[in-house]
Amino acid sequence: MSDIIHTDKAPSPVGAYPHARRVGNLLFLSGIGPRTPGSDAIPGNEYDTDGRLVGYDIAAQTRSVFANVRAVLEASGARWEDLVDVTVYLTDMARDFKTYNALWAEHFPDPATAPCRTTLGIDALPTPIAIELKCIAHLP
Ligand SMILES: N/C(=C\C=C\C(=O)O)C(=O)O
Repeated sequence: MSDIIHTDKAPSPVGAYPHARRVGNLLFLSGIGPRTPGSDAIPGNEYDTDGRLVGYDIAAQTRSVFANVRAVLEASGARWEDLVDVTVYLTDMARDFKTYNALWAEHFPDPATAPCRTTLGIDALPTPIAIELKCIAHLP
């Protein structure tokens, strides 16, 4: 048995999958990016008049994706503190790791209680975003 979670407080999934799925005390979140709920806007991104990406702000995107993860956790009855494992995908490790890593430390100030983390550099993500998070939480 599992519970399926969808919420309008987080950006809509881009395919046929839920925001999260609870199995017992474990909560599995689908990969989620920094799109703004209710719109296609991606914080920090700038496009030219032809719709081409001309710039972005990784700090804004990182803050946004953390907010989206928090929204899915809350919709699932979980808290930020319940995160136990996070996989982070970056499309430009060399450019973005330092900024994202500093913001991670702000959101998880104590390594003793922070979730496990794995950061991977990849070529592309399904939407024009620079960061995506895949999370697992353990509910008390
Ligand atoms: N999780 C997936 C995409 C998420 C994109 C986004 O939130 O911007 C997927 O395609 O599996």
